[in-house]
Amino acid sequence: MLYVAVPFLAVAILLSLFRLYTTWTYHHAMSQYASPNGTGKPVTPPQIPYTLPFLGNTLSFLSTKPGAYWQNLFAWHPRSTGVLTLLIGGRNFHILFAPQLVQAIFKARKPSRDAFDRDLYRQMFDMSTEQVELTEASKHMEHESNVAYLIRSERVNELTAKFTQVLREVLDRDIKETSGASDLGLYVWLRDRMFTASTIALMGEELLEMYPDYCRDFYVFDNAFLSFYFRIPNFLMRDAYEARARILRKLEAWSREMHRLSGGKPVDPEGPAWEPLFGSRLNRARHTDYTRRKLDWRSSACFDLGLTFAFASNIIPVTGWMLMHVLDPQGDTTLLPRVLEEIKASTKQDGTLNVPTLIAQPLLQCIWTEALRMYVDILVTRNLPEDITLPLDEEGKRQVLFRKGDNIFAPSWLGSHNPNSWSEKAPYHRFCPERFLFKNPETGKTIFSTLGTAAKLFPFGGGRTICPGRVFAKQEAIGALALILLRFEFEVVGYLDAEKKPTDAFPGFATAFPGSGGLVPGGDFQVKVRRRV
Ligand code: HEM
Repeated sequence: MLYVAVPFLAVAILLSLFRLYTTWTYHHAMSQYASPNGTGKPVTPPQIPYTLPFLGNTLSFLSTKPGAYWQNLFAWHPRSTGVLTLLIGGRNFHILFAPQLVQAIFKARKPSRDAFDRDLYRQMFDMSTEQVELTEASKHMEHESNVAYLIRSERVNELTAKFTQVLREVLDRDIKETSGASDLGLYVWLRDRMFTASTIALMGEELLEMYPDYCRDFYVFDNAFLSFYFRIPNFLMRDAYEARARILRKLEAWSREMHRLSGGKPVDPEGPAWEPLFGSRLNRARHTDYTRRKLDWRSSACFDLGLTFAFASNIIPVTGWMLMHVLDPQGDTTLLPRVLEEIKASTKQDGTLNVPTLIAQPLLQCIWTEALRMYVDILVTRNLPEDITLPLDEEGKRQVLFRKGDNIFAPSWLGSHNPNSWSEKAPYHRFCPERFLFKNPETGKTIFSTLGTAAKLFPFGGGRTICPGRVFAKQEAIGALALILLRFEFEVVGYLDAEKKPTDAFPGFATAFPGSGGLVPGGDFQVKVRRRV
């Protein structure tokens, strides 16, 4: 009996000693923060204690309840440190949350996302080392295409015009079968239609003809996106591995066929704004570059999946939340009429939307921004090519030193859900559709403003690699909301839980690892739909 117990006892004692050691180093690091003005020397971030070597804080960090890890951590660790370190998957990650630090890391020129991107190519897309190296050597081409075809305002407007045209057609096509339906799940209905319209606008109309189940497979992959990053093995998420394999196979077949039909290379991106085979200028530029970058068919498919991820993963859930809050029967019932008023004021005589007017409407902008605040959970990732010292407070009295090779995460959640950062009138855990609305004292007009929120509201990251799709994202989300509300009247029958069973509670979040991006609703609205007259 004793022989059996001894090894267990030895392991338990070793682990307890290890825990004592990491706890001691934590308190030692915390002593640097005791003096209000600092010691004059740069501080090191406190490493959160852990028991298991290598695994460190991994298991608790990978909680699938959004925000739960941070809530538990800050129940005992003071937020005032502004920075801390976690051991995740055998690597140390410094977590930045002091506003000064977050702003400083965005401004710093040298830190980059390259190391994270490398992991992304290897783990999430399973690309070969040779292809990853080719990708990295030619990354500037991607940046140039983004600048030319995603960031310039006339190009964004073209993309939005195509997206809204296709969405209008999609909605008009199924208006007959949707009208009168009383058992529609609002979010899933919206998701499938937005996916179709954005895939056609960005990637042409042949893809969904060749691969009608792309939406379904994509969301299985999307759901497990970070599990690939954290190397969760195949046997624990077979569906996601199978969906990824299927997506890459089908995208490869589609790409080969589009090249064949286009006579070997895509129509010049400087040509028409859109054409049926490859779609947008952006996609044609990307496909032209895949050849110049010597990427093979499979890697091209990985990049097409990456583009789908960019245009479908975050915006669609955020638009879903916007729509649910606007229609919420237990929310502010004046919201829908006020939203409709702004949409009607942005509609041209021929019934189409005046997008620049629409996206400048204060309440609509506010609802979009509040949905980003409440429902986007991203980890801005940076790796350090050299030692760097950054300020922890406004006066720079206290500084923090990071070492070459260190990994940094700036979680958007910690700013957007910080109980101390948002007013008592509009607490952080409530969706407040007027959070960013103010009265202009001179004109008396209501204006939308996010002034002063830069370091606590950064759903699109920041600095050199800030999301190049952010303007399109805003136009796409607000445009979709407007088109849907102009065409349909919804009567909310009730809320549904994750199992699609009726419930009294407004939908919460679906399970997701920290940093999963746009959080998907863990339930839905059951609605009756009628054509708006
Ligand atoms: C709600 C919608 C969206 C959110 C929350 C979002 C968020 C982000 C974030 C956090 C990053 C990394 C930023 C950083 O490292 O500082 C990023 C990068 C990127 N996003 Fe978005 N994004 C959205 C929509 C889009 C759309 C619609 C597109 C394009 C159609 C897009 C294209 C990209 C690209 C290409 C990058 C990589 C940029 C680079 O490597 O330099 N995103 N996005």
